[in-house]
Amino acid sequence: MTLPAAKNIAVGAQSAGTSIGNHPVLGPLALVLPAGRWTAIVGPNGAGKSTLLRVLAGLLHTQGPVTLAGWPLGQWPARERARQLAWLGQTEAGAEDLRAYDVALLGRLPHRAWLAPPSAADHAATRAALEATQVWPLRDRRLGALSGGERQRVLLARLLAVQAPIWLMDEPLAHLDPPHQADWLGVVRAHVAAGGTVVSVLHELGMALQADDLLIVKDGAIAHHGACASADTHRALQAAFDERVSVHQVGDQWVALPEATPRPPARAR
Ligand SMILES: Nc1ncnc2c1ncn2[C@@H]1O[C@H](COP(=O)(O)OP(=O)(O)OP(=O)(O)O)[C@@H](O)[C@H]1O
Repeated sequence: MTLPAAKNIAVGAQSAGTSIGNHPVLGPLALVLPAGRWTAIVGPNGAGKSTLLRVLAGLLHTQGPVTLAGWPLGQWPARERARQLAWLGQTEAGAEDLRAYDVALLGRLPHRAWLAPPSAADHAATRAALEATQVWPLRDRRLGALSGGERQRVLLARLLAVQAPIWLMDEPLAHLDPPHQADWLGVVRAHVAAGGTVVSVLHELGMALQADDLLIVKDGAIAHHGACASADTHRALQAAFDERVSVHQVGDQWVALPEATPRPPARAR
């Protein structure tokens, strides 16, 4: 069964709060993230960004409904939900002994019949994903024997191999050097241009400002949700970091620079 997707909504959450154990981490939420756009989640350390992403992925219980394409997550058959939503976590362990190829092939599980061997389509998608992240030559190496950046690109390949319309990624640029960051940007832009949705937690503010929208999280709450090009968003970003960053235009892009000392709040433009 495939649920008909709501055209404009990728994921959403309506929640009274989210706790980890007895520790309240997120306050009330009323969030809808549009389909066909790239939303970057940013904010200070410990603000609740990863927690929010885990809530949206259905990996963490929250006090209220979480939706995927307009439907409550629980109404999605598990396999179909796994085909819709691909996940890249922050620190994933447990597959150290697997070959890079087999790690990427895990992305095909939602497409495979129970106990069935991978099909030619599964192998083709896995190869394409490993090539897209330039780790095809490393396919026979164990994940645990790869460098941080190589490992991250194998995990990214696993996400690509799912061929899901919605990607949720927590710090996908961790360990990536600038050329590989630029490659990631290209992959994300191509996905969104093809109608896909990307939601990524990013610490690299310059990269985050290249997204369509910025979701700013501070102290367990959404401080701002707006277009990356908007002056309101830039002011909210500076405020979220206590004026310790400043946003500047360079050509047709926005960049955020760290400030050695706090700046006075920017005047309304
Ligand atoms: N397993 C846990 N048990 C208790 N508290 C937790 C747990 N995981 C996270 N927290 C707390 O929840 C809060 C939000 O954590 P989260 O990882 O969502 O923040 P973040 O914005 O992603 O941070 P960072 O930028 O440092 O990665 C933090 O105060 C953190 O200490």
